[in-house]
Amino acid sequence: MALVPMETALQRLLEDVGPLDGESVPLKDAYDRVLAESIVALRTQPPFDASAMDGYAMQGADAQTTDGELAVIGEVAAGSTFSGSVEAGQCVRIFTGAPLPAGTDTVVIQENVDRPADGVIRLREPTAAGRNVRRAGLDFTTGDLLVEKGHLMRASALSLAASANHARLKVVKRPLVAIIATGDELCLPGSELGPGQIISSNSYGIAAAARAVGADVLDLGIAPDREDAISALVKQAVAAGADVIVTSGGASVGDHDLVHKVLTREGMTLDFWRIAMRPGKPLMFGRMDNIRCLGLPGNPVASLVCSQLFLKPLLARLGGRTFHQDIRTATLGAPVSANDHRQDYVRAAIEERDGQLIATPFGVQDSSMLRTMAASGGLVIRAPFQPASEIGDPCQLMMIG
Ligand SMILES: Nc1nc2c(c(=O)[nH]1)N[C@H]1C(S)=C(S)[C@@H](COP(=O)(O)OP(=O)(O)OC[C@H]3O[C@@H](n4cnc5c(N)ncnc54)[C@H](O)[C@@H]3O)O[C@H]1N2
Ligand code: MOO
Repeated sequence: MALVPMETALQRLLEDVGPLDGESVPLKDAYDRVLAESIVALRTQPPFDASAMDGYAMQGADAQTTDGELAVIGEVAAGSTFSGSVEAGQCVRIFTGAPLPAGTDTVVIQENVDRPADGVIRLREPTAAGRNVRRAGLDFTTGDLLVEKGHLMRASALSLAASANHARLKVVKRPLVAIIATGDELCLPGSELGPGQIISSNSYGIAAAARAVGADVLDLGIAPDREDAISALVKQAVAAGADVIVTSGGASVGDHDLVHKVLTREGMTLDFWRIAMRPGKPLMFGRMDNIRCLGLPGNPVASLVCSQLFLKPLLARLGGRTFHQDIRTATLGAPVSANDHRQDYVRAAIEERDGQLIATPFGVQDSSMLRTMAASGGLVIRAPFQPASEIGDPCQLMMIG
């Protein structure tokens, strides 16, 4: 069967994927969430003309001259109001954030004032009328559109939402991804291994990739290579309300590669399987009603590369986030041979020399080797049938986190 080109696979994976429904969350839980509804101001800020400085509030005409003295007729701090009205020749002691008393429009900062006697001030230099005052609505007014739907909530937008008097926000539901590792040989880290056994590592990297784009993770552990065992975990994933089921292993053509069979029996319709890529050829994708099923290859590096290329964009899209691979032009630090029909993702050591990124592919690229994967800052992308390249040639480098 012909392998599916990378571009076709990515297009089919994402073609009908939109953000999940919204849910209302307390403001304190809205960090790193995507807005399902725009934030509109529920109040005006500041709600009154307010002093921007500690000093004296007075009429503009009195602030512009150093002639004469002004009578201090009261005091107002943030959180209180001054009940009277200020006439010419009078002023009110005022503190930052306090509402301007009626009759005043200017604040003279205290550094520019002498107090020759109790209850009296004299200005050291003139202050322009209207200075040191924040007008009502300077920041926003009730009904203003403050943050648009689709925005990823960070610190400043959270403070703004609070200031606009929102106690809760409607955000896109985080996609829930259920992860199932398959294989008789697999044991959890920390286990005493028996003959033929290895440690199951894939789920940790897959979960991290999912979390990096805002998904919630349900790690369902390891299913041995038995249809009923895999089936039981798939049923658990469905019952938990998973939006995406990710399996690792059992996606290839071996007698123990049962994932496709089980998922199909559980209701999955296969969309595509076997991609023209290396590593990651046995990748499988299908749908079970609204649940997307991604069958990742078991080889550890293949599962990570496919998480970067397929799982992250899928989850990001479901969560309403924008996601683009970080692809840069680099210079090859070692020659690479001509490519065959599969798009290659080649682990490489990355360094920066004189502002230039140098990518030096590791000599051995076996897709079981996690150590070189962990040491790679990025993957050199080699297009199908790309001819051999020499040291110093430009290359496409996909950065990986
Ligand atoms: N005759 C063929 N054999 C294979 C082909 C092929 O086209 N024809 N494809 C090869 C490629 S490419 C890959 S990738 C692997 C992937 O196959 P599976 O998805 O069926 O994976 P498994 O056979 O279950 O495992 C492969 C390898 O990875 C180890 N593994 C599996 N799960 C984990 C895990 N959670 N943590 C760590 N390591 C894991 C497993 O022990 C195997 O060593 O198939 C090739 N074969
Ligand atoms: O996809 Mo397989 O990882 O090419 O080894």
